[in-house]
Amino acid sequence: MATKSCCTPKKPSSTNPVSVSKVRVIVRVRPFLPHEISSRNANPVPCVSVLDQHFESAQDEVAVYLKDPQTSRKECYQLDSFFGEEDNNVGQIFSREVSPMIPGIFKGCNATVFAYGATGSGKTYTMQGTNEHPGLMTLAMSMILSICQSSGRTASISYYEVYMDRCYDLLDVKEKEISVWDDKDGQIHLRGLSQVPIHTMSDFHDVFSSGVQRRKVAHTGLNDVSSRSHVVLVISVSTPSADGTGAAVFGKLNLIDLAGNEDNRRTCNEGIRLQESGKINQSLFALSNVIYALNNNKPRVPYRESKLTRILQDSLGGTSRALMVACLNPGEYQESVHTVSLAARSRHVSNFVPSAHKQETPKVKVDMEAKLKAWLESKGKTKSSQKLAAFNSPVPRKTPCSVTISAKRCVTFNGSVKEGRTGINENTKQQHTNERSFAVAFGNLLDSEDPSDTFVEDEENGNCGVKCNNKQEPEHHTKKSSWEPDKNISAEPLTETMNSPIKNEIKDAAQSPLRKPLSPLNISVNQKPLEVFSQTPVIETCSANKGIIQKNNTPLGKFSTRSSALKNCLVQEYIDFLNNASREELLELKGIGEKMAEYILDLRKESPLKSLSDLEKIGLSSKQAHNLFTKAAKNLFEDKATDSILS
Ligand SMILES: Nc1ncnc2c1ncn2[C@@H]1O[C@H](COP(=O)(O)OP(=O)(O)OP(=O)(O)O)[C@@H](O)[C@H]1O
Repeated sequence: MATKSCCTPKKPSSTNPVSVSKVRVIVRVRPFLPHEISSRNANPVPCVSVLDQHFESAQDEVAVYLKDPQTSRKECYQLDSFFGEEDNNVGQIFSREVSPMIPGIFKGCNATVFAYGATGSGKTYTMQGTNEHPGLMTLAMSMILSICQSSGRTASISYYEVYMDRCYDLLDVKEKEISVWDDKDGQIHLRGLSQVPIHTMSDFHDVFSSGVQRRKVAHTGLNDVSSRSHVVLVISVSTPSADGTGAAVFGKLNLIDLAGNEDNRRTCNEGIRLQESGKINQSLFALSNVIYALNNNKPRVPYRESKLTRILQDSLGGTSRALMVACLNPGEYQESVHTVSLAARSRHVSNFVPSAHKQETPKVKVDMEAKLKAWLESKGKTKSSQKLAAFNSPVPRKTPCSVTISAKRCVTFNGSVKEGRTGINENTKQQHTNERSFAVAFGNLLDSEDPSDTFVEDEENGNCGVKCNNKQEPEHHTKKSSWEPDKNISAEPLTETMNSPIKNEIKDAAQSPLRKPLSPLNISVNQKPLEVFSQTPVIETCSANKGIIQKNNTPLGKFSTRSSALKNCLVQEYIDFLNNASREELLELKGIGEKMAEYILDLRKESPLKSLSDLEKIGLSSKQAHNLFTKAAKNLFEDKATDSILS
């Protein structure tokens, strides 16, 4: 079994510096299962339907309509396509949605298909399938192999899972988890991941089924064999280069069966299951934040918020094609609304790179890192150069069980679940949102023990820019397709004039207060919600805080907002100072010694510092960089206090 560092090879340079791609978002509804039919007196009513779908229409857009048979609540969302309860809907999804992505892989583009949905909604059935009904993984492998066989190209697979934010090889059990790192070109590497050549479908079945056996599954109250990890099949292809030098250009297709998002109130999870569920929900939340950021051209794409999104960094956004299959259980209204609303929000992903800043940042990062490493090495083995080298070494192994979530967090969460059950309303939700923003703003202010991720994550946006600029626009979509840029990026409810009764119902649904467009929740080291994918917001804080921060315009609300702005100003001033100060001036700052001053002077020669995270290029950890700033800021306040006492 071949074991090597698995990475996305360098993409051909783009002729068009502005590369745009989108995630197509489709809905797949599984049929009612026999026991569900019998429990509904043989007359189950699906909670989801579609209005006016025309596969032949160029517009290729559908209105997905959700109605709760019990309460008559309704919702409506626009998505790219809808596959109803027919038996062979996976085959249809493959031929209409996945097979058009495959030719691009032979041209060096990446593509990703992921199944998202609640536990038991049919994700594994869709991706992995059964012997009788092959899933998208098998169908894709088959098509890729037939192209390889007719063109002399080669294919190989890797298969791994991300469990509790750790990556494990499913084809070759190893002592160590797979470490993830990105090189100076912004390419993602999974060090030590097996890559097995596949020549025939029989090879594939042998290798794949052994991997499937290793997948971690466990019993929960909702689905007998519920997958507790995200599982990724990577099919890579190589092809001789056009210039005949023998170098190969690679493309890869990631097929991802995401773990099901869970509502722990329903699963009654506890112990390790609760921890697993927290990690699952957290990483799905991170994925939704990444998609949201891409969707809305946000300057910061938080790829580093979870292992999953970090791994997908080179396959989500840029010119990588992506398809999200939102899987629905037709008997679960609330779950379906939750899944479809996230899917609708994710619908149009466009990784547009309009500003000079975005295009410059990655280059600066790459050049600075390379130069710094060379410079450090030229001065002998310094502590800093060892730190840089350590970045490339595998992470020491920890078993999944060694990952813990603080008991305090679980207790708070459980307590709040109980309160949430008693009936949560919109005001309460608003209050929760306010409480969250308050906590983040206040917690970030000069918190030297718990540095905000903001400083680190600004840099990630640069990484995104590297990918965008390096990637090639796929060639095989010539007509105006849904992959092309669309200025009307929106997951808004339907608002057109509708006449029929069902259309009126849809209009009502669109106006329903429940149908508020989702907005991304802020996530930081201070606040990592375990239950972001649960159906009801559940963060309930102590009653003392409730009254104070109910509205943003309270004195405390204003203070927390302004203090956050003040911190940003101070950080900017500090960076400006580091960029402009003389050696002597640098030495006057607390925490900056001779060596540090020398590093900073050398670092900024190449390019000015843009954020505190740039200080990591000289070997500081994000915490050290933050502490450096905190010392300077505290010093400032101490000086002011002394001044006022003296005057
Ligand atoms: N088209 C279909 N025809 C028949 N059964 C189906 C179909 N789709 C899904 N199922 C069945 O529905 C059940 C749940 O599906 P599956 O295990 O794929 O859900 P899941 O979303 O992967 O759940 P989890 O996240 O817990 O792993 C399984 O018994 C599966 O066989």
